[in-house]
Amino acid sequence: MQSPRRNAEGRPLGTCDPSSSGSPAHGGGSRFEFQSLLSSRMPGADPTSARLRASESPVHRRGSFPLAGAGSSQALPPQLPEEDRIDLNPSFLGIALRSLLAIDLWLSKKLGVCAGESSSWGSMRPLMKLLEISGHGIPWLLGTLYCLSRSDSWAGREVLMNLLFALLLDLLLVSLIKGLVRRRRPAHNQMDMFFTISVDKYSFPSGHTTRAALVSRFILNHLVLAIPLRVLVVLWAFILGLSRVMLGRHNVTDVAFGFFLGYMQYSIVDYCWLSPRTAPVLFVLWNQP
Ligand SMILES: CC(C)=CCC/C(C)=C/CC/C(C)=C/CC/C(C)=C/COP(=O)(O)O
Repeated sequence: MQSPRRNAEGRPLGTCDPSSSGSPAHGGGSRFEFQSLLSSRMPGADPTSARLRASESPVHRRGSFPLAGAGSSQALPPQLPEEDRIDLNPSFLGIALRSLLAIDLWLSKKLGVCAGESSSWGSMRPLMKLLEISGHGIPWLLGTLYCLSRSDSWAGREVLMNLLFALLLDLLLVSLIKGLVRRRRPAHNQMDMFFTISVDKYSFPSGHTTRAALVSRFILNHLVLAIPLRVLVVLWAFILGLSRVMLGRHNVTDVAFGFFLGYMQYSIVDYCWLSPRTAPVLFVLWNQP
């Protein structure tokens, strides 16, 4: 039997590589001794694998403790130092996120009652699709451009110019996020939407919902409307968002984030408000014969 190797003070070095032991570049002396101790306690620990573990970065080393023990039924979980226990917290966050996602998928499937003609509320599908068109980008863009061409007051033109800017900003941000997140639409969705662009195969966030939140906030802030009409505007936005889940187009979280994003987009538009004073070129160009 080989006797364990010892350091200059005569302390056993365990199974670790002396070239890396105790060096601050490898995580510091005390941390390394802990690693050596753990390696020698593990069933089946051999000098080669211990050396490999020892050469890992501190970050990898921390993560490898629970994994290393998981494969063996005899391995007792070692008492981790406080700092390593804190490092395990992200897995709780992971579990919480996965649970939220599972609830999201389950709830979205439950609420997708108009996802097909044969669904429980399938007869409501045409009405939901009408709502879908009311929040589509094309009618809003064309409608705004038309009103802008017909507007004969500076004040009206200013508001419409900003609405156009808001709609384009919304299209840009939603396309960007959809392209980055790439979340698939729910499995029960029928892809029969009117005029879509390539990123619309993705579902996060709901573009109809961002537009509904943005446009309704815009209208409430810039049009003088009687109270019942104001309520109607808010209801339209809310029902449009709900209809996205009922049609099976989206999960609940796509719509929830859509409302948030649309609301925030209005704040951006308000902050960057275009006026003859802040963007004179735009207004002069528009008024060219
Ligand atoms: C009409 C004008 C002036 C310009 C056209 C610019 C252009 C290409 C706009 C695209 C509009 C468009 C296709 C928007 C997509 C609407 C849509 C289907 C969004 C998906 O919504 P979601 O709620 O399912 O995410």
